[in-house]
Amino acid sequence: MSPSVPTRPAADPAGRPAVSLRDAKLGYGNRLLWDGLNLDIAPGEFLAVLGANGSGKTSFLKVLLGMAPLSSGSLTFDGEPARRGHRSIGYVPQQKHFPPDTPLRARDLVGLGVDGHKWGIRLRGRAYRHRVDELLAQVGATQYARIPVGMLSGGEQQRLRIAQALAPNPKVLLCDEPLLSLDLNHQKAVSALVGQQAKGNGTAVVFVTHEINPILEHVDRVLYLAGGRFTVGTPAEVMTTKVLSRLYGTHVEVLHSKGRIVVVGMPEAVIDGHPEGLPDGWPADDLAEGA
Ligand SMILES: Nc1ncnc2c1ncn2[C@@H]1O[C@H](COP(=O)(O)OP(=O)(O)OP(=O)(O)O)[C@@H](O)[C@H]1O
Repeated sequence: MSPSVPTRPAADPAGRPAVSLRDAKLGYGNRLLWDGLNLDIAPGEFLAVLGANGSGKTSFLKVLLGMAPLSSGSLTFDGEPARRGHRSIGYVPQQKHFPPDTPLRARDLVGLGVDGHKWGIRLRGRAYRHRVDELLAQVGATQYARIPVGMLSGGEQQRLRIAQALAPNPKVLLCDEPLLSLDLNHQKAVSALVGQQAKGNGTAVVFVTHEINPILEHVDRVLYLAGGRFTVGTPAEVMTTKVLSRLYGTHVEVLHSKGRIVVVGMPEAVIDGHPEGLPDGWPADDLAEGA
């Protein structure tokens, strides 16, 4: 629950963690995002990563993806040192639209998750087609399976990315705000699907989100980032006025109403995220002034 106390997995405490961070620190220049993070994520555990804009949620995923090195400390997957391009890691990136002329149909995109790691000519038999159909059905995309992806709405494209990430049945699934641009029904469906992937298939899920409510029933633990600090625990432990006020260093109110959680009164300095001053190496003058 605090930076100095090692946190333990909520599920399968006897087994080897899917992801393990030890004394991990991440900072950019004079900007500290987190330090002293000891975190084991168990197979089948669903971890939500919450925090204001700029608190370091995406950076946390980038570290897990091997795209950003830790400033110090260590990271292992299934006991092995982290490396980029791990096939056992699935990733749903923050949403970007496909260009309208992208030469892929919806089912081709999902199919890349099934056999995209293979080189050369692919022999796509019945098993391949069956798996693609199954994934399309799971995210409610069967109806638009043959439409080019660039002609689909943001939410429709997002559902395909989720199907693609689930295709190899990853040991670890990293999701960067996957519910953005989904309507309420699809938020629920996709959350349930990811929850089922965790509980049914033993996938460790790391789910970055601004909004805990759509996933609340599936979440085992929360990693809450704020102003260079963090706290970890179950939603009931973390999402309280006392804990978040201590984390933010000022009074914030956590309201619970009809099964929903609302955090009110986060300080602007944390929402904005940036400390006074420029990062190392940047000139103090406005670059545009001399132009
Ligand atoms: N490569 C980098 N070099 C320097 N600073 C960076 C780099 N990447 C991220 N940052 C800084 O780290 C902070 C955290 O960024 P990050 O994208 O992780 O935040 P976030 O919590 O995901 O925010 P949001 O909710 O807005 O998506 C940002 O303020 C950003 O300026």
